[in-house]
Amino acid sequence: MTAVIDARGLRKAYGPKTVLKGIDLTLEPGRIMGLIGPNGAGKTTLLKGILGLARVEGHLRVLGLDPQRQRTALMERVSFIADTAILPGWLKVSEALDYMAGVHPRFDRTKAEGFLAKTGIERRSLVKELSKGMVTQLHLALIMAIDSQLLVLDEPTLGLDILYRKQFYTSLLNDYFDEQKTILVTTHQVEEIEHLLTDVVFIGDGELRLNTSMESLEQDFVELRVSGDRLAEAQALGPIHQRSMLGGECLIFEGVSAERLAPLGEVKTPGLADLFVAKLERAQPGRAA
Ligand SMILES: Nc1ncnc2c1ncn2[C@@H]1O[C@H](COP(=O)(O)OP(=O)(O)OP(=O)(O)O)[C@@H](O)[C@H]1O
Repeated sequence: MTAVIDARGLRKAYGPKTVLKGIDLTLEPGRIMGLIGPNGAGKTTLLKGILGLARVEGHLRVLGLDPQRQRTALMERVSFIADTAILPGWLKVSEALDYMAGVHPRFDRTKAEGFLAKTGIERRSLVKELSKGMVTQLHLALIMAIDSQLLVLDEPTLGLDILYRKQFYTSLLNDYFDEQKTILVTTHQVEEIEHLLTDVVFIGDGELRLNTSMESLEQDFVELRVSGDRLAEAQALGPIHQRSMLGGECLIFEGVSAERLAPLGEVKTPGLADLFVAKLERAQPGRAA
């Protein structure tokens, strides 16, 4: 099976500054990958490379195509929402639907109408009469109604209220996603997407710090809540991160089994936000995150 994204040794420099430092990434069909990193880590640059919007060095194939040389063919099979959604202010919502139906062979107008029905957006409104969040909602409705093999979302819910953010991700999973589709999403609201991801990648300073499936993550990482009397014993097993919490310490381990840790306290799989801090900060025992 051809990988949707096959990237090896991707590099990108802006002048003297290297912002992608040799990225290896494979994304198989039917997966939902979260790309998570701090500000300026290189997420958007990587997505731009994948979409053929920025020239990157290294081996890169997306749906078997070279994004720079075969961009037109690629764009027929990929949809994309940037973190800065732009729609012209003079356009009516109904005209935006007409336009998409006219230009995009894979656009399903009924589906888009269905997404819009869940918002307060009226067909006769002009884009300039919509709030910022409503413009994003419109943009998402238009893009989610395209039957693409790869959907790339860069901070898709920026500026949206919490109710709609939840609704958007539910809709993405229930009304959009199926095994023929693949999604690559970046966001800083890690907690909002972790339940829908099949794969997760952490990027920091242009390098991948974690690249794993959610199943492997559950095997490889364990969070232990431990009280003071067992702390030294737990620390001896080499946690990658430690933070204080009410009534004890919270330690994250990599490559130490839950069975081995369970006698020392309460064990569970760490949440992505805590794991992110653990992998991107240097382990500093005793310091609260
Ligand atoms: N056109 C450009 N010219 C010069 N430097 C750039 C350009 N675009 C991005 N950079 C630099 O590349 C680095 C990575 O930026 P990028 O936008 O990929 O980060 P990001 O992970 O998407 O960040 P954020 O979460 O803040 O959106 C940053 O240091 C940024 O200043």
